[in-house]
Amino acid sequence: MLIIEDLVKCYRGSTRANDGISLHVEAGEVVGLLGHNGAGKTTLINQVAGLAMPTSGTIRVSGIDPVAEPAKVRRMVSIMPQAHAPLAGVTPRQATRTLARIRGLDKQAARTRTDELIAALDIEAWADTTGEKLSGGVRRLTAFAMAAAAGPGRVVMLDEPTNDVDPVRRRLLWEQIRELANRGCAVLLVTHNVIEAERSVDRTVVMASGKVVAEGTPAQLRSRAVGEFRLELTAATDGDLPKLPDHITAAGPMMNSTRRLVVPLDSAAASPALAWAQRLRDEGHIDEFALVPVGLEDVYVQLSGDEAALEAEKGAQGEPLVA
Ligand SMILES: Nc1ncnc2c1ncn2[C@@H]1O[C@H](COP(=O)(O)OP(=O)(O)OP(=O)(O)O)[C@@H](O)[C@H]1O
Repeated sequence: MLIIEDLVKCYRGSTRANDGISLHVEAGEVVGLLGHNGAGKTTLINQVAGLAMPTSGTIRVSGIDPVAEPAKVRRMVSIMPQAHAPLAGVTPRQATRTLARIRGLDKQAARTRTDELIAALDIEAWADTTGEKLSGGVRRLTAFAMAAAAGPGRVVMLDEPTNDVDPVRRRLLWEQIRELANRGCAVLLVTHNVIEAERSVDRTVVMASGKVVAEGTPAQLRSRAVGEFRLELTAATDGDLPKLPDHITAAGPMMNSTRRLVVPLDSAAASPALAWAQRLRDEGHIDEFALVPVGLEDVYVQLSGDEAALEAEKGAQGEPLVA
């Protein structure tokens, strides 16, 4: 439903915000777009929505080119922007119904879909309160309802939808994101919440410095992690960070700060590492520890390390500025 090929976006006087991106999102699929600040995620979705002009490459929304036919594509695409929706003087119910009507639902269908979303997101208590009196989280949920208020079979792009939202409503929001896919939409969502994304997306695309550096299901990406477990230690407030003893071998590079040590481990090393950490805690050398299976977040951090290397390489080579 959404096909992007070799997309490049160069802002005037800036580096390449998108540098040869290719990706696709099918109807019924939720794809999570992960990446550090400035990786180029918002730039990508703005081009799909026809809000920014690609420098080169192609975008097709159900076969339609947003550059050649921006008005047509805008009718097929919903976007929940990163910035708060302007809701001054407008209530969540009014804003959601209006968007549903603009996107072609008749009066009754718009009313029904709006009520359905307001109930599903548990924001009925504020449904008739004007925007300036709403909390950040309710405004964010309203922006989601506005993006979701349409018929089936659309491309829906959500830029950091769960920001500001409390943990209980975040779950409701993820359920509704999944529901959009069940209704035949292709959902592309930008998030920094890797742990939530791991549970909720079908596929993940990791961006760094304007490029796609990894893509796959959460399970496929997890399989790229170094080690099978991660041991995390927090040194006692007045103590030094302990050194890994010789009989425990780290599966890859360790990360340490003044008080925190993170060690990737293969399964054979997990049990001795656990015994060591328990002893350190019993003797008061550390405040706490955790031994956890590796997840998407570990892979993401690992890829971010690669990103730093990429940046350093770019700096050394002198990235050309393209207007
Ligand atoms: N309108 C603009 N003019 C010039 N440069 C821009 C513009 N918008 C974004 N950029 C630059 O393009 C790069 C990518 O920005 P973008 O907002 O797409 O990143 P992002 O991955 O969405 O970041 P974040 O996670 O912080 O929202 C950054 O270096 C940013 O400074």
